[in-house]
Amino acid sequence: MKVKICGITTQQAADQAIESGADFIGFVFAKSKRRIDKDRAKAIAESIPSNVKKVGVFVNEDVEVIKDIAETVGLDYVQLHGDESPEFCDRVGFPIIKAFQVRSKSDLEEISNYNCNYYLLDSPAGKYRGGNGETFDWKLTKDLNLDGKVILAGGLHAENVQDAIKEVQPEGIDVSSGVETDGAKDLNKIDAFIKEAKKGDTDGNLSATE
Ligand SMILES: O=C(O)c1ccccc1NCC(=O)[C@H](O)[C@H](O)COP(=O)(O)O
Repeated sequence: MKVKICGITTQQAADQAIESGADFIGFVFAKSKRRIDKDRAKAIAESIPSNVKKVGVFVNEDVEVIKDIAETVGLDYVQLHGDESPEFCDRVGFPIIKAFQVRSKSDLEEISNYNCNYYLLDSPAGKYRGGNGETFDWKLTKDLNLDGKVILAGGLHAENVQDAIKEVQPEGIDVSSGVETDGAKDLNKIDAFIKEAKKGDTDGNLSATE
């Protein structure tokens, strides 16, 4: 099971995620309490080994801004969390993780219009367009056939992640709030979450694919 730890803003949290076996580390460049600037992200990114993929999260951002940040930080993936069209995704020029907010089956209909590397299924927006710590109805993903490209997100934590994996059978899982205490990344929770998510893996040490 691939694991993405999102909303990293400190070197300590990045180091813990790497040590515990994260496959993706996410930096939020959108409006968020976890927003990081590109220079700080670049400094952290320089310490991330190449088998751990660096993801930048954006919401309805200008394509030139995305490209500039992606090049400066050395991002491996651009995660689009807003209302970006399939054509917009094609113009970014970096591997894409497109996020979809799942309220009902009909929210999943547009997915087939997108050609991206991963499809991140998340909860409907709260205060921000992501990172709100809420789950959605995992049963809605039944019959979704996305060729092993689903990343499940939204309200996951060490206590519910195995149930989520059993229900959705995603390629990867993503967490932010569930590895925080009082709004800051909690190193023990990062470690516990990754261990729990990878429990039972036979390929838990394989790195993320392009
Ligand atoms: O994390 C944020 O603050 C955020 C803000 C705006 C857009 C996207 C954001 N996060 C994207 C992620 O990949 C989160 O990890 C994902 O939404 C799950 O978050 P959580 O429910 O807190 O685990």
